[in-house]
Amino acid sequence: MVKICCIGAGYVGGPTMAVIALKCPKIEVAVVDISVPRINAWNSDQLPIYEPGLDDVVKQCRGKNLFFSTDVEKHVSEADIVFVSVNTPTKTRGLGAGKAADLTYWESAARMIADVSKSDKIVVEKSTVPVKTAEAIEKILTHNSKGINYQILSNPEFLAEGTAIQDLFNPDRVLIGGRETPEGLKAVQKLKDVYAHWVPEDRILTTNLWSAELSKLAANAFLAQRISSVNAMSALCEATGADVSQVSYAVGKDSRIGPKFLNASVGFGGSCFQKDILNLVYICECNGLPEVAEYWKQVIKINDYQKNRFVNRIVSSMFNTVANKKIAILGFAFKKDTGDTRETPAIDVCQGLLGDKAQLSIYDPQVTDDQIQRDLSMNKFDWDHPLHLQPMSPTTVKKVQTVWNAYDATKDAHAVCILTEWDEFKQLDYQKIYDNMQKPAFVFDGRNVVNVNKLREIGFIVYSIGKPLDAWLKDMPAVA
Ligand SMILES: NC(=O)C1=CN([C@@H]2O[C@H](COP(=O)(O)OP(=O)(O)OC[C@H]3O[C@@H](n4cnc5c(N)ncnc54)[C@H](O)[C@@H]3O)[C@@H](O)[C@H]2O)C=CC1
Ligand SMILES: O=C(O)[C@H]1O[C@H](OP(=O)(O)OP(=O)(O)OC[C@H]2O[C@@H](n3ccc(=O)[nH]c3=O)[C@H](O)[C@@H]2O)[C@H](O)[C@@H](O)[C@@H]1O
Repeated sequence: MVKICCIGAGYVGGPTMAVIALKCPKIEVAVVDISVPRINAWNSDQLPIYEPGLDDVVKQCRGKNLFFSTDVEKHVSEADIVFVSVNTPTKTRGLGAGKAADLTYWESAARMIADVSKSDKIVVEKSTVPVKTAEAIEKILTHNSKGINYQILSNPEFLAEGTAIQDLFNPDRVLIGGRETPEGLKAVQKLKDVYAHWVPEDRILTTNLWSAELSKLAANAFLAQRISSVNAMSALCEATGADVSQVSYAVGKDSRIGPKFLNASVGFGGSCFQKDILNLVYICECNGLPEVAEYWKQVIKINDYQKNRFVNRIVSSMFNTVANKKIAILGFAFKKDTGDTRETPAIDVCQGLLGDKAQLSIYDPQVTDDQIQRDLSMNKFDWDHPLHLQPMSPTTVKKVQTVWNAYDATKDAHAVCILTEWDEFKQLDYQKIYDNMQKPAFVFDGRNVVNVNKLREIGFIVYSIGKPLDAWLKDMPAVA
């Protein structure tokens, strides 16, 4: 029986391994982590991450051929294939701080593999890593090898949160990069055989190691670039009276461009787009390509511009001050159908409003008060470390209250800000919300979820990203 072990039981390691276990009943899969609470949660009825369909998959295999454990060394030493899916945060100190990937966790996983292995192993990079990482990992493993053979493969993950199970069941492609040697090709085939249990062969792409590593960074950069492109257009739409939804529909109808990933928003969030682009920028700079680095940096700059622009719209519309005004924040997760808040634009928007002394009442159907408090008091990039290594802030943010429904959040508020596109925000009784708010009552829709005309009929002053401006907002500066 082939044995797989995955180091890192996070958003990637957990769901990917659960799906491998489900689709390959003859393979034994162990997911290991240094975080005890995380493993305990994977072994309980309350999984550590919210992902539609995940509970069902885990329930079908857990205890049969899927195991979650903190006994990292035992499972690694017994495995034929070891996936590494640990954090690869942005460095906050030293060389490359603010850009380069911090490979501390990856390196310690590689050293541990070298320490405990007693048989040959295929080591698979599942984490997103800088191009050429496999070379460094190979060096660590071979210099400590005790005669054991290692083959390093790059098998980046393309799942998106909220649709992870769907994406894993039916991926656009699976990418496997390996050394172009007989041993390398054999290892690639072995991993291909795992995926071939359910992925059609023409969707399993094989490349050299560096192409696979770079393709992951490139894919995220292209995706984020589309969002920054449409967000840049949204600013121009507001200035000209064009409607960004109409523009992106018309643009996306060109089959060379395609309709997906063209929704204007308050900005993209999530654990990877910013981190991976910064990493790409750093790699370009290190390879003497400053113009290429500058090009990709612009994707992040527009994203920051979009978040600032949104805050400035709110403050300038509300007589240039939000001090002590209650503002309802609907949605805190970085997108719908997930409880994940990593790099959510809501953090920047809330911090911007708190900077102007607003009083925030936040509602998100999947995010806890504790998480919101941590997010609003944590330093940039500190979130991307194993839970027990994250710096804890003892203080809570005083001007922030978390509530459990949209009506409580909006009661007596001066403004409503929609920051996540949860479906339930489309169905709210906006008349009831209006009746219970201070007047003039404002809605700032950062996700284009509300029916602008209907809300204006009720009496709201409405700002919706990239849509023709309310008369109220026309002469107000969007960016200070
Ligand atoms: N979140 C996502 O949707 C995607 C993430 N990725 C990449 O996958 C990697 C992992 O991301 P996530 O799963 O989101 O992170 P995560 O933070 O949810 O999970 C990482 C896990 O690794 C564990 N860990 C760290 N060092 C360890 C060690 N030495 N031994 C054992 N466990 C260790 C941590 O405790 C944590 O539970 C990152 O490189 C990320 O860029 C790639 C595609 C999608
Ligand atoms: O490497 C990763 O971590 C993953 O990053 C993204 O997945 P994810 O961040 O989970 O979610 P997305 O659906 O890509 O959304 C990212 C952000 O962009 C925003 N977005 C997305 C699409 C769009 O049209 N407009 C827009 O603002 C979302 O609201 C969200 O804040 C990629 O889509 C995955 O392919 C990749 O594997």
